[in-house]
Amino acid sequence: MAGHFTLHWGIIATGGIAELFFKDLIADPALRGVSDVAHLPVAVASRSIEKAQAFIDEFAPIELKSEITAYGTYTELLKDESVDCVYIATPASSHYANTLEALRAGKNVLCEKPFTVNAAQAKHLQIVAKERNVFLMEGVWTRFFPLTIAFKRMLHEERIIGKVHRVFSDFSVLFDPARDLRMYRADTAGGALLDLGVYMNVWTLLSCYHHPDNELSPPTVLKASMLRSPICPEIDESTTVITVWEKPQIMCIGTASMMTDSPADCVIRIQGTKGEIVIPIHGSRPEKILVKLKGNGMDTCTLEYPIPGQGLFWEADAVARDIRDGKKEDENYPLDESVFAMSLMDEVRRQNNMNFPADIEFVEDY
Ligand SMILES: NC(=O)C1=CN([C@@H]2O[C@H](COP(=O)(O)OP(=O)(O)OC[C@H]3O[C@@H](n4cnc5c(N)ncnc54)[C@H](OP(=O)(O)O)[C@@H]3O)[C@@H](O)[C@H]2O)C=CC1
Ligand SMILES: O=C1OC[C@@H](O)[C@H](O)[C@H]1O
Repeated sequence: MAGHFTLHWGIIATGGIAELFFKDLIADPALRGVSDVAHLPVAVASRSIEKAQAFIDEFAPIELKSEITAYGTYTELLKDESVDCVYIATPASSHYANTLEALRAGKNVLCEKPFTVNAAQAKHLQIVAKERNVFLMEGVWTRFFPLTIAFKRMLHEERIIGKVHRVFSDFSVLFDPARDLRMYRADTAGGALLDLGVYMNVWTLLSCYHHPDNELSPPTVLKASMLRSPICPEIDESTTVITVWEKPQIMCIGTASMMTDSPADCVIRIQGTKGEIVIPIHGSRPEKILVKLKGNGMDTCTLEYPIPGQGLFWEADAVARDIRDGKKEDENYPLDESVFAMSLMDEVRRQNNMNFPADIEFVEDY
């Protein structure tokens, strides 16, 4: 491929999302119409070398197997000079410590969502990335889907549904307490808000925070309620957040739950004076958007964008372009917004008196 830039990745942790990300990294970029950037996994680290090697053996294509180094600690991978960018796929409780160590080792970092456990940790990471002059981004993959980018343009530039009045944003996935352990534990920073609320917030922030009349202001009102898990009362099984955005005059209801799946026909609904935009399924992985305009009945236009893989490659492509161009953060999802998103979740937890163990909430003095 002429003229493309290849980003060399080191993968930290070998769980569910690491597998999906790895598979998307090795997918042919041409299948998604990309020719300017490409990806090469060069190292995988786990807390056990056998696990790291088994991951490579299972998922790397034959021609790459011997080219990817397995490490039995995360720290060792950070010393590997062939790694340009580290992808951190540990549970949320470890994101702050893992990212801090990677930044201090001079690595560019893409860290899975939620960025950290609280806004103070996120702010600290932002400062350290700046000091070390390296790239840093929270991996909210949804932001990089072609349909998400089209959504933002239709809503705010084309104003396709006129003046926005109300936003309903649901992201719920049924989890099994016996199987989905990280979700039902406080020491992995489990619970609906931090894990699923990130996606609820994507659509709230794109619709309200990014509304041109809002000028990136915080909501005027935020009121939140949580339902705790009877089997692990330290974490929330369902959380609902009402926000009012006075400048653009929008009322928003966001909800996230691990007690049920989102309804099959509508997870996001944005209502305006001329009609509404509906995302019918997969609020984290949008592949279909309905635009229903008032007029001769509710005319519906459906936008569909088939995803040739999981869809994590679009955020990886953005990271590769940023690093190629010497950028230290991404314009589509800058660090200030990650810190802001974490501050909203802090406020939701504050109103509901929800704290994680002190060693997880810990922030170094800065
Ligand atoms: N973007 C997306 O669509 C998704 C994002 N996520 C996010 O990715 C992160 C990881 O989620 P997921 O892959 O589902 O989680 P898993 O439990 O499947 O994997 C987490 C991995 O982290 C490592 N790890 C390090 N410390 C711990 C610990 N104390 N307990 C358990 N595992 C630990 C383990 O790898 P090892 O043993 O190799 O060290 C483990 O396999 C979360 O932040 C989650 O929110 C999750 C799912 C989808
Ligand atoms: O990011 C995520 O999206 C899908 C969910 O099933 C998963 O738990 C979550 O971490």
